[in-house]
Amino acid sequence: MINIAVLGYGVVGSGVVEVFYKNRESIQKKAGQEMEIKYILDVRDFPDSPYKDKFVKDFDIIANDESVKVVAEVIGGIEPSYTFVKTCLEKGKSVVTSNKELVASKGAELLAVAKEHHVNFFFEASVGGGIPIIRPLHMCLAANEIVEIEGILNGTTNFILTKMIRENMSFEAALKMAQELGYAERNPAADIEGHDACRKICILASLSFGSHVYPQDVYTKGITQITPEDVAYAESCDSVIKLIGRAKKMEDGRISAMVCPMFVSHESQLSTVDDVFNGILVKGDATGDVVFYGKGAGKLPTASAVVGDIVDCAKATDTSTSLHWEPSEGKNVVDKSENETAMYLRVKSDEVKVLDVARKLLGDIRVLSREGQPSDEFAFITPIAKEAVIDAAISRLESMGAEILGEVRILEC
Ligand SMILES: NC(=O)C1=CN([C@@H]2O[C@H](COP(=O)(O)OP(=O)(O)OC[C@H]3O[C@@H](n4cnc5c(N)ncnc54)[C@H](OP(=O)(O)O)[C@@H]3O)[C@@H](O)[C@H]2O)C=CC1
Ligand SMILES: N[C@@H](CC=O)C(=O)O
Repeated sequence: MINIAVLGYGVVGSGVVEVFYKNRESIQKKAGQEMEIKYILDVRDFPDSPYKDKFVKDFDIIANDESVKVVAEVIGGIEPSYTFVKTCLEKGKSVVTSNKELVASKGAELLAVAKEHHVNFFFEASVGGGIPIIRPLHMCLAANEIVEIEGILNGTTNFILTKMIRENMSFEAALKMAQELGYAERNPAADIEGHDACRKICILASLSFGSHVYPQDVYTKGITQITPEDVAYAESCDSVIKLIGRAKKMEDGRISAMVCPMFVSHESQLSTVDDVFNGILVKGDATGDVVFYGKGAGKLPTASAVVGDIVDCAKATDTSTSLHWEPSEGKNVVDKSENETAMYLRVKSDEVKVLDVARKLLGDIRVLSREGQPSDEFAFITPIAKEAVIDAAISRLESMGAEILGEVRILEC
């Protein structure tokens, strides 16, 4: 018999308990043994819950109960989650988590603690909600060198962009809906400013390239500055705007990583990933492109990934050797200025010559137009150039009185 404890009874935690009891029989068969949720830890009271006898408020009850072999941490944030997770691992309990903030900042350390104590630290739910991506990366694609990963990694922002573009809903109304549906982070700034997607690309990059990539080293921009005008220009060149996380191994071994809104051509599979769905494109040197698609947030999809990890912990006889990356000093990510990209720019200027200046500085720009375009608005896409070169061109345009109204990178297909 495997006893389980669930830390946190919010959106994901309540989903874990619900899925576990709904499908308990088949879950136990897959695990090859009987399983029971012995404790649920939460700061709140749930007097009307059918599981009310399982609730505890004191973490030490769980930590000191040797019969608890697997702990699901679904509280979120760094503390007290980090202390709880580390304590459980040190006490010989496997831990599964959906907490990407924790994995992105402490993953290498917690994987090492798990190894030292012959238990597992699994986090399938930390990227892509219900989409299997962590296990495929380190197991099914183990034969490959991963060359690049790019994807729509945040359900909330993809839901907001879809509602704004398809249904003309306001940003605020779409965000409120995402919160009500349980998609958003406790502080939704983490979603809309891109930090959640950044944590996820850091986890994928760390696992794929073998050394810890820290969120603070990854250039991150959210969707708050995207306007209907930018959307219209994207449509004019057969593209949609999506928040993309991207990581690539450079020839010198360093990692290029960033999170930002991008024009995604209709030719790309990612362009059709809408609503709360996530899509993750992995380029392996043997497989070529592999795309993972599914619901990236929400109670039951996320719970599915957490419970899948619990089953794997129950079956494991020792620490997984393939789920691993090394600690790093954070010098493994190239500076944003070194990245190469094509860029859409929307510029306000009284002088048509801004286009000539842009051409002179950047080369063959592609001029865009939209319905209702004011005479003092210019939009164009630059050729691929180093970010440093594009930044210098922007400064030059600003120095001649132009105002940059929009700036969105182009995802190469
Ligand atoms: N929601 C989603 O779709 C997804 C979420 N995740 C991640 O899963 C984690 C949980 O998310 P979610 O379920 O949405 O968050 P919630 O805020 O809904 O749930 C967290 C729960 O933990 C409780 N809690 C807070 N502090 C403590 C504590 N010290 N001890 C015990 N319980 C505590 C909270 O109580 P109270 O509310 O009173 O503070 C709440 O009930 C986060 O890391 C999130 O990023 C990952 C994938 C998808
Ligand atoms: N807030 C996150 C939840 C899942 O990770 C998202 O919207 O993707």
